[in-house]
Amino acid sequence: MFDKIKGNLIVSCQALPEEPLHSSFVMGKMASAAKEGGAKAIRAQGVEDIIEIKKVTGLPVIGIIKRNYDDSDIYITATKKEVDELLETGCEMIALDCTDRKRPGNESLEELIKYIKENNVLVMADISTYEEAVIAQKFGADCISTTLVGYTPYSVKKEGPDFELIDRLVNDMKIPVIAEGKINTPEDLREVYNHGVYSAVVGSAITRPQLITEKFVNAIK
Ligand SMILES: CC(=O)N[C@H](C=O)[C@@H](O)[C@H](O)[C@H](O)COP(=O)(O)O
Repeated sequence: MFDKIKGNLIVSCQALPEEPLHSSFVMGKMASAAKEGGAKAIRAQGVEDIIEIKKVTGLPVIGIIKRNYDDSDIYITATKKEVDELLETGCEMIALDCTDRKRPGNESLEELIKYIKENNVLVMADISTYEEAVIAQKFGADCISTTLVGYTPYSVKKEGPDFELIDRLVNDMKIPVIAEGKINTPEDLREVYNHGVYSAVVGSAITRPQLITEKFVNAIK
């Protein structure tokens, strides 16, 4: 999988129940379109979407399950329950929130990463700070993704990618650094690659037409 994604584009195809495109059929079509455009892997949410996307595209999938818990702010593959569901899908890699926040039921991040690896699936660590990346690497994650930068109360909020953080991660991490989050244009994508990332994930700018439309509408307000 790492050979396939190196220097290439990963497209995130996600639509939660409250989003207009929520449907495994539609996400399968979206992923097929991404494949036709040259994407080499897909990031997808939920068992049904992952299975459909794998079936129709044959591309490697980074699987996540978003689920909210009352006792934690973590929602991306928060507990062993979500990991077990993802292991059934045959996805090549599981991404999980590796931020420094209390997990639901006080589960241990280290144990979760260990458990995924024991099941021979790769681990993508979704982080929001440099320190979280260091810990995820120590716990055995296979790669770092900047997914949650700007989404934890204590991380830097920016309109686009955080290039300073990317530079530090690329410089110091022994495992691949993947840029994800707020890559809004092809220029942003080129720029994260200029900063040395191993691969990059683009979501909303390609697969959330309601947000793309809004940008156009805002331009004429
Ligand atoms: C913060 C969070 O929940 N991010 C999610 C993670 O899977 C997705 O909603 C994003 O679309 C994905 O990370 C790609 O980012 P962007 O859509 O900005 O290209």
